[in-house]
Amino acid sequence: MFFCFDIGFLEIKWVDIFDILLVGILIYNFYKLVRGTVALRVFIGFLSLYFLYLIVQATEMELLSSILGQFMGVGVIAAVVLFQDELRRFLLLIGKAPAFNSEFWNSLFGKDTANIIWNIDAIVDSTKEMARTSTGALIVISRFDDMEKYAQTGDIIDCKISKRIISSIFFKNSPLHDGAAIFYKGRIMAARCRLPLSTNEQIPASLGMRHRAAIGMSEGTSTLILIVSEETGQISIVKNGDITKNLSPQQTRQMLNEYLSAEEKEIDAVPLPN
Ligand SMILES: Nc1ncnc2c1ncn2[C@@H]1O[C@H](COP(=O)(O)OP(=O)(O)OP(=O)(O)O)[C@@H](O)[C@H]1O
Repeated sequence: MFFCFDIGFLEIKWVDIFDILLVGILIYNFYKLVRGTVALRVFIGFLSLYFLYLIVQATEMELLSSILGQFMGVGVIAAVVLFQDELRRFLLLIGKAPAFNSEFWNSLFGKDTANIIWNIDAIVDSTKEMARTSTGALIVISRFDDMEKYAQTGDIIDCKISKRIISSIFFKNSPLHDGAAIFYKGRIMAARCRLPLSTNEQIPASLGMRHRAAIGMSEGTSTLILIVSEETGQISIVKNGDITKNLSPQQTRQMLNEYLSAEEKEIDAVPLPN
């Protein structure tokens, strides 16, 4: 029933095509995580050995097959130990997909989202001002991820997003300026929050703790993190572990617009009081 076509002696079924496609996606995503790291060489080594094992088995070379078979037996445990960081990031990547998130389904069906207004103007204007004055800032913007756990590490605020409040939070002498502010459901949820630091060894040494915390947060969640560097006044945005540096206010606005839904963009187009 599931028969598709055959190439010579090979019968290809639909399920085989699907199988190959899924394995391809898995290998590609894992490759993306380990690319540029030492783990990539280990990964290629593992793959080569596995393909050799398959060839040896198919050609019925008994001795080599049993030696490689022993290695493959412990290979899975060895891989878990060797790739523990990468596997953790890979599982987080799967787990943070919007499809597994109730907030995503709520927004898809319009539940609880009718009153959500993202004041993008205020975010962009205050970011521009903080960049001009080299005021350090770290803002987590979450559409789908529940932020309760992170908000609890700081001080709960729960107020409308406004330029004045953002500037007050990150003002150098403010008791709230340290750590990250969390924006959730169109509101400022908390400030002075502690974010998880990334363990990625590829992060350049020139990026300090603020940037490392932003990257760490984006690895475990589907949030967008906005950074203003105290040292250089540069604006950066971090998403899915990738950092885009040296953004202009226009580019910042565009990336915020892309992240927030079309539906919310329309709402944002209505002028809002700061
Ligand atoms: N785990 C964390 N969670 C949230 N904020 C953090 C965390 N670690 C550091 N920070 C923030 O980063 C600030 C220190 O930034 P640091 O100078 O080390 O980083 P940086 O990436 O070089 O940034 P900048 O370019 O602004 O100097 C701290 O004062 C604190 O506000």
